[in-house]
Amino acid sequence: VSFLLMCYAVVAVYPEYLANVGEGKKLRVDGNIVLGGLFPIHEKGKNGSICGIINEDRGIQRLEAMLFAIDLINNDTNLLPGITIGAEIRDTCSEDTYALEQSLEFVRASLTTVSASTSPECPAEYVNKTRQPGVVAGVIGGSYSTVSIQVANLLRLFQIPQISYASTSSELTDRKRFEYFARTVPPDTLQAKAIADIIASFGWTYVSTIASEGNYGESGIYEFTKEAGLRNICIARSEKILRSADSQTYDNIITRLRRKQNARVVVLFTRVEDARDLLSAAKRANLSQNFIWLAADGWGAQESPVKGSEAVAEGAITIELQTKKVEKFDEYFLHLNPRTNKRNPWFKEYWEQKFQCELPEIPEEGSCEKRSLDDGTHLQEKKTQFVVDAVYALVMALDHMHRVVCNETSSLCDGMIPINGKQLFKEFVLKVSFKDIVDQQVSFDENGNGLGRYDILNFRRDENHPNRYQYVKVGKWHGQLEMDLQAVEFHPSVSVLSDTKLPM
Ligand SMILES: N[C@@]1(C(=O)O)CC2(CC2)[C@H]2[C@H](C(=O)O)[C@H]21
Repeated sequence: VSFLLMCYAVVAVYPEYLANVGEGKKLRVDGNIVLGGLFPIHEKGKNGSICGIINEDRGIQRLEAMLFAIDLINNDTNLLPGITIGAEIRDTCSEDTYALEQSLEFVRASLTTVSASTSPECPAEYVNKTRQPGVVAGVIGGSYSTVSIQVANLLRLFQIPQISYASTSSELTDRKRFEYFARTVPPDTLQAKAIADIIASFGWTYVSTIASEGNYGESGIYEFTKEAGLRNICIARSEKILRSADSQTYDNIITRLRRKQNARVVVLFTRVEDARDLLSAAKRANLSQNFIWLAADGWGAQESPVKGSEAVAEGAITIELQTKKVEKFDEYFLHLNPRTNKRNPWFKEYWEQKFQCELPEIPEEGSCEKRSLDDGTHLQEKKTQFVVDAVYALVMALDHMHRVVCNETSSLCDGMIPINGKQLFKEFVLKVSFKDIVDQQVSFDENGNGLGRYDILNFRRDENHPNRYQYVKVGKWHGQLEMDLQAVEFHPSVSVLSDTKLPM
């Protein structure tokens, strides 16, 4: 029924609806095979607007990582020789509903337009399963699990493979619901185990939890709560931050957490915006004793959640998916500038926001143009490797399919025009196995999940620059926890002596 309702909604309103959907900018690089890309170029909007400020790291860096990977592939004569890879990249604005609208553009060519007067049933021919020219071969993205879930529901109707580089919700492991979805990152069932193991290793038995509303936050805390029960860790208070939260919401959460005096540890499975606003509320509360924040990758190793709230974030333990820095990407990215990087339609806005300056419409040697990304402040976004891996995984699958279906011809043969998405995903994508650009193993388990490796980070003062803070790696989790408990530095207000436990 839900399929028919959705189908009717698409068919009944489709011609008019799509007349203006996809009005947002898009990045288009032509090629014989085009890959779709979805990135949170902007944060969620506020005060009624859909899109907010530019997402400098998880948006722009990741988009450029996809373009960087495609450049490398198009210069690699061993991958799809004679065939160029193109891209159509769209902004999700960190919002699932907007992302779904944008993703309709990836399948527009496959939707036959019929008048709305036809019967409300939705015969198969409205959703043309055979791939039409102009339809993307697959989609790289999204970041947020809520986005990936919505988009996966659409793409499966057209048998279009999707590979996410950041969506970790355990919900996406469900093969029946997400049969064309894979990810180069592990599911949060493993991240929840890692967090529970950290708590147990300190002997903590009484903690509170906070989830952002949505699949990532709620599934993450659900998985953690199960793991906590197995380790006799009790949940003192469990909070959920609704999408409609305002500053009073966060203040109220801090107030309720403080009532649980003995639950000083707070586990977060939150969006980065919620982590940021929660820390701001903790700062407003002017707490005499800090909480010990224990945050999943939504906070991770990012600067944005802690900026301006470093003192209340000090001592936090955060989880990031284990990656290696892609040195070649930094060489590419740090040379980008608005004069030459014309293929990225959001780059001017990014540049102006990052450097707080204005680029003139007519290029001139002004101060704004003279700025450089290579100014010593650049930190590579932590999931850059996973973006590059996702692009390579899809292209390696296409290359293998081409060798099998087209018998090594140096162009696309009829057997791949159009590309059979079901065959591509089930016979090739799920079977890729290769060493990536930083010599790490890339493969998918039977549920389309990436390998589960995590870094454990501690947010603390920089011992060489007391007024600065930094994330320091204090451990890792790869099936089991490896961490030096003594290496963790908590906030000065947290009196944890080596042989005692926090009051539970
Ligand atoms: N792992 C995430 C998810 O949604 O699945 C958690 C997050 C919401 C904060 C986003 C992170 C990211 O973009 O690196 C994803």
